[in-house]
Amino acid sequence: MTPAARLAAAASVLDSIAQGRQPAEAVLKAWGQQNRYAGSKDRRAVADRAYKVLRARGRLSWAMGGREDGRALVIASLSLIDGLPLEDIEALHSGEGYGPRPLSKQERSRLTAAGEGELPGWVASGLPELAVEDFKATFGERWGEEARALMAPRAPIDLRVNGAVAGVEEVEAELREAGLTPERTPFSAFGLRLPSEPPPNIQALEGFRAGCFEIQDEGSQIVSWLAGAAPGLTVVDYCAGGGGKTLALAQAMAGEGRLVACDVAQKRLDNIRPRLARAGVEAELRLLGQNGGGAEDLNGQADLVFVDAPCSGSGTWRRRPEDAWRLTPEEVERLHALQVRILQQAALLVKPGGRLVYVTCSMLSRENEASTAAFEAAHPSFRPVPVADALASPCLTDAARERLTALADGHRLRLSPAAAHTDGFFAALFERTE
Ligand SMILES: C[S@@+](CC[C@H](N)C(=O)[O-])C[C@H]1O[C@@H](n2cnc3c(N)ncnc32)[C@H](O)[C@@H]1O
Repeated sequence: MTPAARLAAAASVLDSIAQGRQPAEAVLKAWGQQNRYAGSKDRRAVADRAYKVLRARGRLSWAMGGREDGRALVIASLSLIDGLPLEDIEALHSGEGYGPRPLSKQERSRLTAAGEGELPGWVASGLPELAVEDFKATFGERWGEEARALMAPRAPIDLRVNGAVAGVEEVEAELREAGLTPERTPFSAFGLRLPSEPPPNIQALEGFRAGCFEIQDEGSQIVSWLAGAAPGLTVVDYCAGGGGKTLALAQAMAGEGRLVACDVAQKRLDNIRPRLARAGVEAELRLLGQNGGGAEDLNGQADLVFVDAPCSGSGTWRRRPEDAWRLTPEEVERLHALQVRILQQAALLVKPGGRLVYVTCSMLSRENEASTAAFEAAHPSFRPVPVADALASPCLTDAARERLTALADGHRLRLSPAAAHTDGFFAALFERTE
């Protein structure tokens, strides 16, 4: 493909991403399958362009007078990100072959004006507008730094070593043998970090197939370790989803105790089964109704109920920047109401003296502090547990104990790319007193 044809392809992929709900990665994969003439370098170039645009979408759209179509965004990216002069952009838009049609007069004048004048703060931050006030209120002067780190490219790939099957050193050696360059994560004692470039083919490694490790962001590992799962306890993973945290909770329990993984989606529960088998751990799988039905026999029984609530996923925008542009204020409100309802249902399962842990991978206060505050106001029998009192897990490093104490706000903890080099996570800890 010519460089121009790659640009036209990227524009059309961006339109497909904007029109659907599928992850950008899936749209790009489907594009590659439907366009067999595209070689690996072409696919790479199209993907690079699409991600470049998605990470800077607000700024690019702003420069093009609010246009959001793939063509306009790609044109703006050539100027504002690649720094190409107008003549070069015109040359790439000759309309010949499979390249994009020539620039219109309006597009030309937009490009000439692009980069002039001061950008509004939200545009410069890279965040979608709906998140900006929230970030300012949460992070104060640091909001811009938090925003840029959240939208920055090349998030590393973290692995959690399954201590029941392999040692961290052993996995580290296997990865090195495969030509990869793992580093220890600072806070999770079982974490290894790989650079995202070149993309490592983790699933092809023998150690992955043998259940020695899983892909799991260090932030996700930290909130799992913080929850306090331990051998012999009854632990309920109330929103188990794909089971990423179920497996970490199982690891903390070291095969002793009762672990129940619940979800309202049977398909998701089905996906957990092979992961449990690979990791060599057991858990009961429970399908719940939307109103919490199906777990009545567990009422007042659990030492720990872990609620990894459905959320906007805004803490993972550095990995899935397309999600940032799909979120609406209405969706955030819907999620907030759902989170409060789920917390209320899950709380019924906690036994007196047991713990309730609320987690999201969201950066938005409406899904974090506001959801837990609503729960707290209605449940005086749940006492907030300071994060500093919950750091004893042997799966956390001493560096974690120090850093998490500093980052905690009483019983609440926020992790973020800027503050902890993890995806964005929120956790709040409670203990049932009566
Ligand atoms: C953030 S995801 C969980 C991710 C998972 N814990 C992991 O680490 O891979 C939230 C999950 O909550 C589930 N869910 C949605 N509504 C629910 C409800 N009312 N009760 C329990 N789970 C619910 C969703 O099906 C989804 O799988």
